[in-house]
Amino acid sequence: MTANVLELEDIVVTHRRSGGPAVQAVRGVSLTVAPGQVVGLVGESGCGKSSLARVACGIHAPTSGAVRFEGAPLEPLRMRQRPAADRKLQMVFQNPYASLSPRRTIASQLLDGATEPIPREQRAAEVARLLELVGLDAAAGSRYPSQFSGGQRQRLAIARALAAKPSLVVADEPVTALDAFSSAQIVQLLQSLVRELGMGMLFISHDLSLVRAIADETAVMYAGEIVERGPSEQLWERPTHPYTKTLIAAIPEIGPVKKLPGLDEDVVEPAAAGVDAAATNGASA
Ligand SMILES: Nc1ncnc2c1ncn2[C@@H]1O[C@H](COP(=O)(O)OP(=O)(O)OP(=O)(O)O)[C@@H](O)[C@H]1O
Repeated sequence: MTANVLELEDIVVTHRRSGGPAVQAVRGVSLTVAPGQVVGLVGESGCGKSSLARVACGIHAPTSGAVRFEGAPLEPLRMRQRPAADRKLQMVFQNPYASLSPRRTIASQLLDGATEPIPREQRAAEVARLLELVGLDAAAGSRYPSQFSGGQRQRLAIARALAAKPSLVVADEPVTALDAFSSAQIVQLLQSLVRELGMGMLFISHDLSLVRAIADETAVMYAGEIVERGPSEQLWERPTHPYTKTLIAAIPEIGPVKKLPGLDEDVVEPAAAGVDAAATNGASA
């Protein structure tokens, strides 16, 4: 029995386009996620993150290499066809609509992913429990996905994933479609769920500052390879690979949060080299 909930060993993914050249999107990546651990995978668009995520979730088979979930080989199968044990691996995507049917109420679809049958008389309580876990009111159960904001829909998609009582969540750009405030809330929510429920998480994003905020360990991907991996703070403070240094240097500097006189809300002070401070303060007053 392994201590890791996910093990990716020497994964290669080659996409073959008909008529075009083959693209090697992932070139020999090895990665592990332990229970209760958030591993962040960061890299720019096109570096192979989603190709790796699809393999890690068992949506696609790798061209070569091994994927083990809870110590056993993960067979690439559609979620519905998977044995209950493999449904403990859940995914959260950029577009929450992908996992929510627009034609069904939230209550009628939230339990679709449950790995054990839930008696009819317990279903309402289970729906309420899941909604509460993601910070939504039980009344949300009678509404349809279109009646929620983007951030709330992502909460619902997370609640739906939690119905399976997952031991691993693969979150592929889960906040990319959201505004900065909703993104921060969802990241906080995912972090607290990991702590509370003890599941592992592979958190994939092009945004290193987001990954730093949530991940215990960060892996940096460049051109299909992991070029650096380590505890997030250490990687942030003392990056060793030139590409990691470039990623960090590209992040706009944000100054300390301070209170403006006469305003109740915290205001983030733009760094001297960044945004025009006068314009920003004027806009918030
Ligand atoms: N189905 C496919 N067929 C052919 N090439 C593909 C396919 N999917 C991805 N690719 C190519 O593989 C490379 C990696 O793509 P991938 O989507 O994995 O990267 P990414 O880091 O997730 O980028 P993004 O954040 O933009 O989605 C790219 O060159 C892409 O064009």
